[in-house]
Amino acid sequence: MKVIVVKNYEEASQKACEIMLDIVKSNPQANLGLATGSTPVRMYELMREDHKKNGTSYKDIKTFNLDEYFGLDQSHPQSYHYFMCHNLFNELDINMENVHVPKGQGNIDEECESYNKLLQENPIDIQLLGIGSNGHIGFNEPGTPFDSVTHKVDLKQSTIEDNARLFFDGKIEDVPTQAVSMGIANIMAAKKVLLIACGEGKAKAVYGMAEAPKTIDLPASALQDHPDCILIADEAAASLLKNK
Ligand SMILES: N[C@@H]1[C@@H](O)[C@H](O)[C@@H](COP(=O)(O)O)O[C@@H]1O
Repeated sequence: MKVIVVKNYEEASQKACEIMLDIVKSNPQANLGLATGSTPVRMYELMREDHKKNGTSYKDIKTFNLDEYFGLDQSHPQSYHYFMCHNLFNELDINMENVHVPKGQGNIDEECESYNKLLQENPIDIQLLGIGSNGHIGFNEPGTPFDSVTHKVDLKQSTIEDNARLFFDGKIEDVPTQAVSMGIANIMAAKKVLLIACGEGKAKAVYGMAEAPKTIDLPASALQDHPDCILIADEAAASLLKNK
């Protein structure tokens, strides 16, 4: 795992944006694995600014999101589909037919199966990740087997609380208790993985991911076995690391 420690959120977002743009420019037909949460918001803004200023094109890019809340329609303002349109897609020249976010409604078993098939047919060139304070990636909570593929998830109370604080206007009762998520094996299959972690709330998870023994109790530690994984952490998130 390559660890890049930067000063703050802004620097982390700029570095991550650089890496994403390198992929998009070197392969205009790249498959991007994308993430939600508060962490990538500034990086997405920088990608939108670059598109506007420099015309970097996404017309042949395909995107595959990690996860979606179960029970929210795509048009719900807290759905991850809505988040992606609002934070990125609406201002790019991307073809919306090339945009894939798992569906959180309908027959979930069928949806999981077809999403796995889609991922098999479209190998991901770079998978962007944030990290939960409990070490989750996507919505793969502690205890998720490393060989898991797209599946339905029961969210941990701590994840519901984290997401209520940042989204859903603080209303914990509005946060869905289940989600659909790519599995850890799907994430590990990406050619390159880029994880951004910022803030002291992530320091324990970052230490567990990068330096503690690998365990399913800290899902991101699976990435220790990935051949091309980059961790960008700000000083606060990297504060417990021994090897910086
Ligand atoms: N499913 C998402 C994850 O993909 C994200 O990485 C995590 C951290 O979110 P944040 O970046 O807001 O700390 O939150 C959610 O649980």
